[in-house]
Amino acid sequence: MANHTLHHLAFLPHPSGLQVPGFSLSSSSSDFPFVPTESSSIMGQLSSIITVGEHSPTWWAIGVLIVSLAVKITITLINGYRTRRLMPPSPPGLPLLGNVFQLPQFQWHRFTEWKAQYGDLFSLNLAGQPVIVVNSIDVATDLFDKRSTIYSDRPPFIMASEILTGGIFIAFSKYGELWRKLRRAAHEGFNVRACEDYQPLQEKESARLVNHMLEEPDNWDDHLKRSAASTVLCATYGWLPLGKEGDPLVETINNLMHRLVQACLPGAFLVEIFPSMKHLPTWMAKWKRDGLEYHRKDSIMFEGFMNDAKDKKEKGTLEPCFAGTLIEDEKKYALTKKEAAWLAGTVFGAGAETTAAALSVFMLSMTLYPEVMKKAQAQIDAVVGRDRMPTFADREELPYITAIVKELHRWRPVGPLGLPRRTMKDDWYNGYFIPAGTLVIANCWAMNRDPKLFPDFEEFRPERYLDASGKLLEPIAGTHLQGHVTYGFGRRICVGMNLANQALFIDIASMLWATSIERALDSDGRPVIPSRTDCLDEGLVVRPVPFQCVIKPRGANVPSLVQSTMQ
Ligand code: HEM
Repeated sequence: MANHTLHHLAFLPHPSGLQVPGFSLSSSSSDFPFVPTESSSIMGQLSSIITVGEHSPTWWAIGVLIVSLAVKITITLINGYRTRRLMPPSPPGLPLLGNVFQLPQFQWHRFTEWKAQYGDLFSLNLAGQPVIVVNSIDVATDLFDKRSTIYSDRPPFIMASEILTGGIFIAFSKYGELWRKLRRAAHEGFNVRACEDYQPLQEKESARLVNHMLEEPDNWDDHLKRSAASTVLCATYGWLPLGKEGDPLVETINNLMHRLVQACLPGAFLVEIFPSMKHLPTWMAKWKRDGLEYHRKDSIMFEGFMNDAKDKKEKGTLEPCFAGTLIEDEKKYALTKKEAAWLAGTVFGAGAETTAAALSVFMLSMTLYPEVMKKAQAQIDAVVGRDRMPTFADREELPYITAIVKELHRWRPVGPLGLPRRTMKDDWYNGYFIPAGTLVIANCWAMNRDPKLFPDFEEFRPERYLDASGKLLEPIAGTHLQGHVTYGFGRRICVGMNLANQALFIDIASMLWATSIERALDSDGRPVIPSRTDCLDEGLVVRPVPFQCVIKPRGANVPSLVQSTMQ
């Protein structure tokens, strides 16, 4: 299986085809034939557009396309130069190419350095493409929340958003009528109240996760991935929990996500530079033919899942789940069968890897901060006791666990730059001009480390969310009750955050009730301390590099209690 997954914020297409913020070109390739192959190179695509059957490419046509490309780039550059002078301050860059070569692999670090120099809002020029980077919660609130009609769109990804997903992938959808319908349905399926229905499933799933951890402690990361996928699948389709070996369908859906990431990589498809190419007939454009074929197959898969849910509903055997809500309220949401099927399928894709990565941040924090683990275990033992596993009914009494969930999102956000937005019209902010079509990056990493809000921000310290008596503090303004900004902002804030918060709460409470997570020892018996900072950018998520730790049961009766909770 490809190990390249969809990064929530790795989608900044750029007409130049150069690397831009949020893109990682270091990820390994997958079975998706488009990106690394010859036919996906600009020249490869040029020749495939005009190659019909066995005939060779017509070179004069290539010439015309190259000239058009040059004209387009020149116009973009001239316009960009005029507007850039009015835009927020910008680090100096190269003539024409701007800041393109100043962006290292983990751009959030560079952006945070630039924040110190240029302030809460700065701009970049990526070879003519205007970009602004938002670095404070106040500016994010002003733009994403208060001016949501301008700042709620996503950048256009023709291949990923229009062809591969037929325009129905909610996370990429244009800010318009279809997105509103999808969002409303998703909100009703995953709001705080709706998520309560999924709690019994999540409790059982957490016991299953702990059981796997106890049986095969060295494979803890695989267990986290399986468990997160299982939680989201149960909530989406009411499926039975996945077994230890997982399910090939999870891989199929993850592969779709990989295709989307790869389709967003700069230079992957010429159609992103020449949008009118999307109207080419399929017999002239192999890339389009292939993309539509993927879309057809994925649609069959997702519609099959929905039909299965419908059958179960008719027989009265469907567990409470998002697919059930979509079927029940079909008329209310006014979604076509295909739209409903894609909504359910892609919600799974957006939720599984993100939740798993957040759980691995938890494992890292416990390995680095044993005193936090001991404090959490003391609270769990006092509230839950040692004769049963924690449940959601204990949540109010376990504020330290809720604080750990908030702190792990703040400390190591799995999407340090969120998902990019795009301005829908010209705007002025604090005297600066922000033209329509500007890419907007939310530097969540810097916001979660604002020293005014989070002194000692480098430390993992759940106490920052608690008062002196250990109760949860009022949430920080502008964080949508979260205390951090890792779920994003405004109208496009993560629609699955309640489900993710529930999964993280119950999984963490259960793991800490059942196990101790300790440092591994090297051959000389010295503790191996994992890196605090090394991370992997996997496309969809940024996660800690793999590390070793030791997982031990907290008492002889733990395995049997866990197994009885699983039933
Ligand atoms: C650790 C867990 C998660 C994190 C950190 C996370 C983070 C995010 C972020 C940053 C965004 C973009 C928000 C913005 O543009 O302001 C987003 C969007 C989204 N998330 Fe999540 N997410 C998580 C889990 C989930 C889960 C469990 C689901 C599904 C059940 C989900 C479904 C979605 C969807 C559908 C969108 C697109 C929303 C839209 O564009 O309207 N996410 N998420």
